Amino acid sequence: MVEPKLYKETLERLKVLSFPFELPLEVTHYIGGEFVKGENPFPVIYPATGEVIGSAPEGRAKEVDLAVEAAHRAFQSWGKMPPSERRPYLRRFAEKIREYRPVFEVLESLDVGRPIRENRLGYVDRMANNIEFFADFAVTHGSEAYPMENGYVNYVLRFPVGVAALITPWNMPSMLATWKIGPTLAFGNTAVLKPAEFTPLGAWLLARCAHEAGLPPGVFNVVHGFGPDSAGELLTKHPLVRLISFTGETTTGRIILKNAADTLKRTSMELGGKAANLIFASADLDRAVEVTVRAAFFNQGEVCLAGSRLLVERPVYEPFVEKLVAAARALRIGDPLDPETQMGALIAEEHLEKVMGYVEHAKRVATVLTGGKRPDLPHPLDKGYFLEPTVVVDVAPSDKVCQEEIFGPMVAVLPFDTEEEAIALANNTPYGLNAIVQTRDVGQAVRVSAALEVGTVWVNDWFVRDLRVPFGGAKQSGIGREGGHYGYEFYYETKNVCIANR
Ligand SMILES: NC(=O)c1ccc[n+]([C@@H]2O[C@H](COP(=O)([O-])OP(=O)(O)OC[C@H]3O[C@@H](n4cnc5c(N)ncnc54)[C@H](O)[C@@H]3O)[C@@H](O)[C@H]2O)c1
Ligand SMILES: O=C/C=C/C=C(\O)C(=O)O
Repeated sequence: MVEPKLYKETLERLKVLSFPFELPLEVTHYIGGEFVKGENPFPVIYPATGEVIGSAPEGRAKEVDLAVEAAHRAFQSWGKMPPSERRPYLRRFAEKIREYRPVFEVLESLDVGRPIRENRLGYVDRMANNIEFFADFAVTHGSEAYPMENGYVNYVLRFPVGVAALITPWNMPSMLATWKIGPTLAFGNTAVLKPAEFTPLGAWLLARCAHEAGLPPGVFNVVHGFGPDSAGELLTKHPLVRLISFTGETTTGRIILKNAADTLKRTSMELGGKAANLIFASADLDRAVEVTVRAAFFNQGEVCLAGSRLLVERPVYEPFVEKLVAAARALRIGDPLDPETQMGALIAEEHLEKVMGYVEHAKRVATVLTGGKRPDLPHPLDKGYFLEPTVVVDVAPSDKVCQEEIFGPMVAVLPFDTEEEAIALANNTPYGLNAIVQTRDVGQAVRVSAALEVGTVWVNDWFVRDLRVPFGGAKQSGIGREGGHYGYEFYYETKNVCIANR
């Protein structure tokens, strides 16, 4: 058992913040408007110390059935409300999220091991916006009409689909949950959220927010648990679940698609990534390093959009690598709840081991310029799942370090000589979620962006989000796009009405 000093301090901090739950943290399901204690508890572990800080119940068939049935009942009225009647509920939901901002900031760090500093960089606002934006969008946006030359008129109607299963990963749990909750509820569907087993705390507080906002019982439900043979899989097979919005690993996406086939559910798949970050010689080098460090090490590199393959034009390769290594070494790694900390712990011991496997491999086949080991931190952080920011060079583009999603603070740097070579290297993975292009040559930015096989390109920045734009992945990074009206095809059923003029 580790010394529970940090845990105690955290609990004290939560008390100061009027944490709305009984301590210790006994997470509950939220089903049909009630907090349900549940059964089969599993531990909630704080990644920065390895401490067990609470428990969450594993939902199985009973809880999944209850939640889906509650959502199905609620859909009968929620789905028929005009968007303007749903909007005030959702606005209150968003307001509650803002009201609990300091608690979310702490819970996200406890769940993920991410520095609280990152939770304060617009994270909670993004959570609230994810709901508010779609609540407004559903009210303010109309649909299309297609008048025919013979005088007939077609017009398009949209209506909700039914019960949605929202299955989310652990890396940005509350932001990604709300990214699904917003359009699901605003467009008239009802939801059962199954958060990742590593991160039940944020979802628990989201349920509290929905409850205090007065959402009708059953409109939003949370069932905790695991994936295979557990709440996740049961949801994907449940006949009353009509749509599945999934964010997670590509391999899990494939399984979910298979499991959803028998009941012919519609699915939205936001999957893994292996983003290239192309640094051209014309880039502002200091800014390029700043963007690169963020894209590589934000959230410990546990971001689907992480710029994990750095492609650097040969004339600036050496100065860029030198600056990058210095910047990586300067990152403050440690206690996620210390506002000065810039890098926290990885999510779990088994994930740290997986990332260390790539490090060990890189030590054999390439050169590890910095990082590649666990930092020396004082007790109880010495029991946490930390890894120093790691930069690898002299590695083949076909190597698994350059091909597979590592999902940790580890990047590979490759030189290139021509724009064509850079594009070919960037497109040379099975993934296609996003890319970064750093250049001051506008024509180059336009050419290269057009040639990249990805869903999003950021030019001279990273992870800047506008909720109106399409978001999703090409190739093995996903199926479909969400955001603004791009989510219509998934979250709405569509009907054409064709009217004769006689
Ligand atoms: N494209 C995006 O927008 C995006 C965003 C964030 C994360 N991700 C990806 O998520 C992954 C990391 O998250 P993770 O490790 O939690 O992913 P994961 O696929 O292991 O798990 C995601 C969720 O799916 C559930 N699950 C697992 N097996 C299931 C099954 N058979 N049936 C139903 N549910 C199942 C898990 O319990 C969890 O809630 C990375 O690959 C990352 O790139 C993608
Ligand atoms: O780790 C992945 C982050 C995904 C981000 C979004 O889904 C988003 O910004 O909408």
